[in-house]
Amino acid sequence: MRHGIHDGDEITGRHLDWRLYLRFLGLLRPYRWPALASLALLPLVAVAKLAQPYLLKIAIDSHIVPARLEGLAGLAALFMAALLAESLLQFCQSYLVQGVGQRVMADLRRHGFRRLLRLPVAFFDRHPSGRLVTRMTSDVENVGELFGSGVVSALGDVLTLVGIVSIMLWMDLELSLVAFSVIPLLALTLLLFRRQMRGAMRRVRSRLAGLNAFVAERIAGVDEVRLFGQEQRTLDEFEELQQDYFASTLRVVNWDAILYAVVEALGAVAIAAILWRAGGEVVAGAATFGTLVAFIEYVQKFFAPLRDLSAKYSVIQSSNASLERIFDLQDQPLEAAGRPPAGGHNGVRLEGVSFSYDGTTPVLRGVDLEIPPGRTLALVGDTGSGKTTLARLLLRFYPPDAGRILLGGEDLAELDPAEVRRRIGWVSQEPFLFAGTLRENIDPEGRLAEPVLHEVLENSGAAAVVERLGGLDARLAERGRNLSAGERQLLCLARALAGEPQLLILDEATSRLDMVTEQVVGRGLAAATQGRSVLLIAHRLASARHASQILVLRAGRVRERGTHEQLLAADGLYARMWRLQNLGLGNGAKE
Ligand SMILES: Nc1ncnc2c1ncn2[C@@H]1O[C@H](COP(=O)(O)OP(=O)(O)OP(=O)(O)O)[C@@H](O)[C@H]1O
Repeated sequence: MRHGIHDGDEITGRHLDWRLYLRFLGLLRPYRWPALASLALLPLVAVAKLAQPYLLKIAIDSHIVPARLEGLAGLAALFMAALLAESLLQFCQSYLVQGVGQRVMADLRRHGFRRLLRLPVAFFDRHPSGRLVTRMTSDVENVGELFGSGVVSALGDVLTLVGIVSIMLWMDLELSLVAFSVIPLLALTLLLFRRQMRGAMRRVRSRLAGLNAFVAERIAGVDEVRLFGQEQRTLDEFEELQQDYFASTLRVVNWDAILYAVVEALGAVAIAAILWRAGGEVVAGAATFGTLVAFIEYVQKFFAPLRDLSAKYSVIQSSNASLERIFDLQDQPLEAAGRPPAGGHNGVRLEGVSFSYDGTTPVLRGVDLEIPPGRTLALVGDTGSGKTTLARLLLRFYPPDAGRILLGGEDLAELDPAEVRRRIGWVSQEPFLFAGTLRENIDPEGRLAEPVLHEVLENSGAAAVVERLGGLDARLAERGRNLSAGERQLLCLARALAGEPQLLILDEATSRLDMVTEQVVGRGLAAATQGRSVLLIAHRLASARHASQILVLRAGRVRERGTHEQLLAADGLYARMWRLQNLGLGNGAKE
């Protein structure tokens, strides 16, 4: 079995945890009336079903055997009425129960998705998206089935079984004991089956989630898959996961088939025992012919729900695993809330901020910085030195382990994260756009008037892209795939400016643009960022040189700070980086 993102979602709860089902009952509360009505119909269905063999017995014993035909037509009509009533009641019962099941599913999806959107970003570092999609889709479906085809119909089956046993005992005690002599064997089979199914259903759920996670990841990176013969390796890995899933499903199917066959065989043994015993009694006059026929009917009706119970048991088992997963999602702590910011705008400050993703490896160490309104702070440093992490902390995606971040003079930790993000514009290293129109992407809340929107497009240099695509109502493909990386970057820049942020974070925001476009954007940005704090993360030092202050980060620590000129004069890390970058350009390091 592979490890990594495709594994590790096995939830090791108890087998059939009743607390889960009690919690599940809570989900039914809004639909208690149709749910109760469907339950109330169960005994009626059972009565209609169980009346039929008894009517048969009366017809045989009171009319057919003594050759008394009057009243037989009435009995036949009664038999038909019982049959029709069974079908009709069954229909109403299924209709109600499936309706409730579907509504519970819709609720679970709605709550699950709402929850997902409010979980801390760190949660998504640990949970691959494919697995989460499985929780939102097939796990939810399983739980919906739990009510629809699981618990309620299992209750109906139990009711039918109790009814059959009672009628048979009442009709003929001795014959009943003969028929039920197979019950110990049956109990043993069910016990064995239950044990084998333990874990098997859970494995199926987990393997499916792993498979989905793998497929989702490889589809997202399909271009990379095609490189260097990755297709074959991907197919091999897929095959391995698929085999695992296939094997675990097959095990469930096998045990289901075995149980079905054993229950059928035991049913046949019970009927044979009745024929042998009751046949003798009928000949000796101790039992009637009608009793024999009714018994055979009842025994058949007894074993059919038992067989079905096995299928329902699988549904219940499977939903147990799904319930664990869904409730696990619902129990995840939400992102810490906070109060709305007071609205002051005196820039951003970091005081002694340290952070680590895993609690052991420090990524930022005691970072202090300040970006007053109207100023640009450029953050430069090696790959992996913690620049993007610092931006993520500012966006309140993660809380710092030590130190404080102040936005407009207020501690970020105390502020409402949604409000904080509304005040920050962010253009990430990997520009991401949603499928939909350009307008929906740039101004999702539809707040901006058309002239303002056009000014934003001009300032961000995205106006030409929008025009070329056919205006703001042009549609983008998933993730904006129908655009170049630079075009995506320009649109993300426009989106960030459209939010009229206090703080603008540009993480390599112009790295994918050609020189001319970068210059146009630079001029536009200079106008658009007036009065705002700007954090500019840059690898190309040329784009950082005009910043009010430049910070050089190395291994999470601020190693140098100052203006371009000051840092060059200090002849330290920055000056070395500057010389290296300019060497290739041939314009010397003397600037
Ligand atoms: N979600 C994450 N979980 C765990 N570690 C992470 C995560 N994101 C980044 N890191 C680690 O944190 C360190 C800093 O990453 P960060 O993205 O902040 O670097 P960076 O300075 O922005 O690099 P680059 O110049 O390549 O963009 C890296 O060592 C990286 O491996």
